[in-house]
Amino acid sequence: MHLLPCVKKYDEKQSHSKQIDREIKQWIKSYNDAIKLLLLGTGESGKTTIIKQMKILHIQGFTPSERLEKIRHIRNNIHEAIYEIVRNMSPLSVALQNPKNVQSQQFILQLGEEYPEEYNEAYFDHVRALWRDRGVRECFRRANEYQLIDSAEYFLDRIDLVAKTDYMPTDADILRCRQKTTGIQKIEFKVKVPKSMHGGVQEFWMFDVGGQRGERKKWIQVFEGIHAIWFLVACSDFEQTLREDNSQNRLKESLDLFEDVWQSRFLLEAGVIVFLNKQDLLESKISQGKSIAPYFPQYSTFNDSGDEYTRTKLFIRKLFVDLTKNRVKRNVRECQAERFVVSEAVRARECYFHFTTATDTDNVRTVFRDVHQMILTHMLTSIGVY
Ligand SMILES: Nc1nc2c(ncn2[C@@H]2O[C@H](COP(=O)(O)OP(=O)(O)OP(=O)(O)O)[C@@H](O)[C@H]2O)c(=O)[nH]1
Ligand SMILES: [Mg+2]
Repeated sequence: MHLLPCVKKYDEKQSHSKQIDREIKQWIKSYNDAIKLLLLGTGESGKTTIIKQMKILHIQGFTPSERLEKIRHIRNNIHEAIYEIVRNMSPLSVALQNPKNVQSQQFILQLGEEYPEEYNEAYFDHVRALWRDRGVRECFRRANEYQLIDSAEYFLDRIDLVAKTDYMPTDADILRCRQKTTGIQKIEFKVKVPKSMHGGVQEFWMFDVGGQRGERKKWIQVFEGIHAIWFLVACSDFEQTLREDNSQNRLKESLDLFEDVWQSRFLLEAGVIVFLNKQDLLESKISQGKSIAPYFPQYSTFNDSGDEYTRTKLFIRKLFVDLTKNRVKRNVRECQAERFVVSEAVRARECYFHFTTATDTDNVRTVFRDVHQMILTHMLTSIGVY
């Protein structure tokens, strides 16, 4: 009489332990699966720069042939920069300081926005002369009134190096080189898991997309199975307009886009980490006396201590934090069940923020370590190890 219940209990125990074994296998499997990260953000926010940093930090950097390939792009960046500055002198009523440079100005204007077939010494002499001209510098200082790549100053200051026939781009040069992304790119890499976090190796897949408006319709193709979104914000863009729509402020576009991403029902399962990027450029603009107040009047009532740069970066962070607290905008066509899922999931979500300079490898290394640790803790907590 006593035996039967015991046997039953034993069976129950056995099947329960088999079930646990199965669950553990499943946990280990999902733990070993690649973590899929998706980089999102507006155009020029720094997504591809983060991909390049992952290559430097986790995939043995750039090969000599990849470096050689970048020479042409870097020289094209120089041409795009000097052409845009010189072309905008007349609309902004800025004159050359040295009339002798008119010849160089005409030379660049005649070439137009098409990249020259050959970058020879005569070409670089014209660019050098122009970049020394105080009128050209004045027009460069007003670059927020037209479209200029962020690395203009970096490459124009290094023109002597870039002009050399044996020029070989450094990592820093490659990180500064600007090439717009079209379509979707993916990189894969493995990272050692610290012993304190149970050791082993974690595989990552990182997806990069184009951030300009015309590119965003492609994003949905990679939403499936994404563990975390890294949303890049170009904080220094507060006084610039979009390349694709010069009536829209770049930081406002980033806020609108972030709200769409945060509220997207396709991304509710993904963790969201916001990279408040281009801190170096933000600090430099603020130190030149520029202010975010004319573009975001709420700044004047933002009460936080610290210097002007610190207040500005904290204010920008608050703009994004506030969006994570908004109620979900519901689509009236969504069915009741979906609405329930949306609001339940949103309540449980957290958004993490980091101040970054994507061109600074040490900064990205530290941020990546923090983010990796956070993801691992999250995964280990979810499987009940912590
Ligand atoms: N100084 C500085 N430059 C940066 C930083 N992040 C990115 N850049 C530069 O900004 C430019 C644009 O960066 P990308 O990484 O190409 O931007 P993206 O988000 O991939 O742009 P799309 O491909 O158009 O979506 C590049 O020239 C980068 O070198 C930063 O933190 N500081
Ligand atoms: Mg890109």
